[in-house]
Amino acid sequence: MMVRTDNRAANDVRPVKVQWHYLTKQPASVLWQRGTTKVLAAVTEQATKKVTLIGSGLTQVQSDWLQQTLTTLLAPALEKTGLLVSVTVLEDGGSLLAEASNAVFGALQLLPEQFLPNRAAAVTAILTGNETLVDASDTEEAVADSTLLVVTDNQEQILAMTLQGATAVNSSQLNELLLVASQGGTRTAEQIQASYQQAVHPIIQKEHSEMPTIVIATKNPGKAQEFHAMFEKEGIQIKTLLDYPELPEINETGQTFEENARLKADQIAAILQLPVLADDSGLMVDALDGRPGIYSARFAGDHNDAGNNAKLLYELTGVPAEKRTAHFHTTLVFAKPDRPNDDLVVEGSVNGRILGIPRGDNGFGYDPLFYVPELDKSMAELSMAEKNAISHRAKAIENLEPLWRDWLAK
Ligand SMILES: O=c1[nH]c(=O)c2ncn([C@@H]3O[C@H](COP(=O)(O)OP(=O)(O)OP(=O)(O)O)[C@@H](O)[C@H]3O)c2[nH]1
Ligand SMILES: [Mg+2]
Repeated sequence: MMVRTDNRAANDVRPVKVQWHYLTKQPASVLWQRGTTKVLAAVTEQATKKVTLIGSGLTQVQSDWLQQTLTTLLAPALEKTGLLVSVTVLEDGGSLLAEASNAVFGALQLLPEQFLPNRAAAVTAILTGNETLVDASDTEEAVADSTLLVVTDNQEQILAMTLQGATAVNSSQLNELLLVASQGGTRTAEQIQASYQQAVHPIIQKEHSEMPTIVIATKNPGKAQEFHAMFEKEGIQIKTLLDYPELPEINETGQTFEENARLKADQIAAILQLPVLADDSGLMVDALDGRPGIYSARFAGDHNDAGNNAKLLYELTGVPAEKRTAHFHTTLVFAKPDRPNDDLVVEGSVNGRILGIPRGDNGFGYDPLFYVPELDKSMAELSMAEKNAISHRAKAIENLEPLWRDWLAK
């Protein structure tokens, strides 16, 4: 039995590496790598109702077959619009046509419309001597008697194929090639989906705990605890910046809650390449014309809760109870790395009054001074569950709840 160049079993495919949205200014692009074959594919929609394939790079992809396959596979979608597909071969390490096809399928998956009817994936199987090997490397390809290229879906159904070679193939050899290739194609489709979910839609990725995960761009442990409690009852696990200590500080240079929340969400989403939710919040006191507002965290000193509370009390000296009205505000911004101009923004607020002396030990920030008339308690006298039922953050999450799943799936 022939030893494969990388010691794989005859029916093993090599891992793939996909860099989704590799080009920043193209709507859909991937850098696809399997073995040493590297192909860059970019796809855009065009007005004419056909597929136009532009090949370039070190080795030209023999593109007639691919052109025809794409046109057939995409026929229903092409009723609406055409596609301009550019394929650049950066390095040919074997199975070039299969990998060029995979690069294109990957890029198509990034377009908002569902162009591909099935989860298409391409793979080669070669016949060499009396052996059938899937996903041939260039050295294996060089000794192939026949090469079968198939495009399958994730159900091992064959969507397209082409057979090439100098030697005749009998029907049992062809069956063997088809079987091995269709299994390899399905495996490749799974590899593509795994990479896609991890990189593009990690929120639906199941972690070890089997729970979907959301990253919240906050370093505030008080907020982090509240988000944990509120999302965990929905079966969603929370990570915060406290889980990523290596990330840079994001400067809150915005003039509004929304601007600051966008800064946090967009920048962290771009770095982590994950969907990220950010919270920018603060206390707005009517007698102080809405101050401290966006400066709540740095009213007296940066994140000095005791100092901030002391300054608040000082500034409200002599202001009678009925004029000490205030509200907490939260703006939440949800950002996706692949759609930087499509942030989801929601808000929430809760009304109250600033007390003359602090009450309670729970919560954080200004909670001991924020009196909630309906409950006749300060925020810091509420349990976490009670605060999470009425707070500005809870209201904002309530407003987010009916929107985010559809937005994320877009
Ligand atoms: O008593 C409070 N109960 C709350 O429920 C609450 N929510 C916000 N605040 C205040 O407003 C600042 C936010 O500023 P902020 O949105 O920039 O957050 P932050 O800097 O603390 O963390 P981060 O999320 O930016 O990492 C916080 O520090 C607090 O002073 C609260 N005070
Ligand atoms: Mg902050």
